[in-house]
Amino acid sequence: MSNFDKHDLSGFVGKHLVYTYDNGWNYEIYVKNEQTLDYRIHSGLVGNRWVKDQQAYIVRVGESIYKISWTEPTGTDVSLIVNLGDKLFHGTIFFPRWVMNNPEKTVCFQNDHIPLMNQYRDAGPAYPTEVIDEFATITFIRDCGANNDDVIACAASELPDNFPDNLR
Ligand SMILES: C=Cc1ccc(O)c(OC)c1
Repeated sequence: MSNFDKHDLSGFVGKHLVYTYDNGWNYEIYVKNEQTLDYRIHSGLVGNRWVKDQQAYIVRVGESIYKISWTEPTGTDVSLIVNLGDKLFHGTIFFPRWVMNNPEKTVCFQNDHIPLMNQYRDAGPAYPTEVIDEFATITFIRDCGANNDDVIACAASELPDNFPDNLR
């Protein structure tokens, strides 16, 4: 059927990417291992939010095309297509209504506030969900190896001076 091994994620694990959605939102992701990602949000509805060790389903759907899907403690659902060969990216985000109403509640280092995020999720309102369906352009990509905790280690507002200005 296909000419690649769909179980081989070695061309994806360790990748660190910065990308900008067509709506202007700037995001950064690190594929930590075959089921884990770290990310930080530079700008957009929830700019300065950052997350480590989010568990996700990561699959290979083409020679250099990967799909990442997960559900967050906030109840936000995300599914991303990362097409490394064409430097093309597409994200679908399903925001619960309470996040659209009060996005600032989610702007934090989420790992320090998991029970609170679950409380917000359970309080809702969840519906109607807001679907954000956007292409993005990958502006930076490098390899950092697996399980590197130094890649995403602070909020976008606290980046070190040596972080490239064009990626902020
Ligand atoms: C809601 C989280 C979220 C949404 C879109 C993204 O591209 C993302 O990448 C790490 C995370």
